[in-house]
Amino acid sequence: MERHLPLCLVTDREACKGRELEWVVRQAVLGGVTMVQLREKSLSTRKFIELALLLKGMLKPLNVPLVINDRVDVALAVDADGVHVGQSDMPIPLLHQLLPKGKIIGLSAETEADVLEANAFELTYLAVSPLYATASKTDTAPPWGLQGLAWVKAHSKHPLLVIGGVDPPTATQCASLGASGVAVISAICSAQSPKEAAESLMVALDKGIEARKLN
Ligand SMILES: Cc1ncc(COP(=O)(O)OP(=O)(O)O)c(N)n1
Ligand SMILES: Cc1ncsc1CCOP(=O)(O)O
Ligand SMILES: [Mg+2]
Repeated sequence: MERHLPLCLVTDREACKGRELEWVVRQAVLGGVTMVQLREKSLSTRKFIELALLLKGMLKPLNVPLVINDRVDVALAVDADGVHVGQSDMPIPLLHQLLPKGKIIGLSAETEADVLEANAFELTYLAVSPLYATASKTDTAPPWGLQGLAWVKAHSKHPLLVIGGVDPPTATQCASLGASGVAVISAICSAQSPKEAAESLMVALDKGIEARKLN
């Protein structure tokens, strides 16, 4: 279950500060990103598919899985490695019907009820969303905070991926509370060096894992 964690880059072309998304993704992977989620909210279906194929062509040889946000049809069209859905997207039981076996399935949990309901599903990971309020996505539920994350850890059977305002110190705290990994937009897409930013996040996660072992 943990094979595609712990550091997920969620793409956002606007956050890339004028640099090509393809360059940012490549740098991030060189820095240690272990999974990429293509998140596009305004591209046409055709352009979305073209971009997904471009990223797949880059990521496949590097053994880094590509997950598509929201769009099961796009994921199927490009034979992506999986899909991430939220509480208003395709229901998980339908996703299982539509996707071939073995694909990554990620689900966002925004409330305690979402977390408990998700225990009935087979998921690759449950996203704790958002940990903190973030300018990268403003239509979120109230943030979980670290106490909320601890609650989710105690009540969920799934590996947890934490998203929303995550930077290296926060990544350490998340890992030390038992999260399996973190997902970020701005900490990598908007960094001067996406490669160094990814490296710092990986070091921070390792620190958190060590801290957890000592507890
Ligand atoms: C890893 C990860 N976690 C949470 C989300 C948010 O998903 P969702 O609630 O469906 O919101 P949108 O991203 O679709 O706006 C995510 N994409 N990735
Ligand atoms: C897609 C998404 N889902 C919940 S918060 C978020 C945005 C995370 O962006 P950042 O890492 O810049 O806070
Ligand atoms: Mg969604």
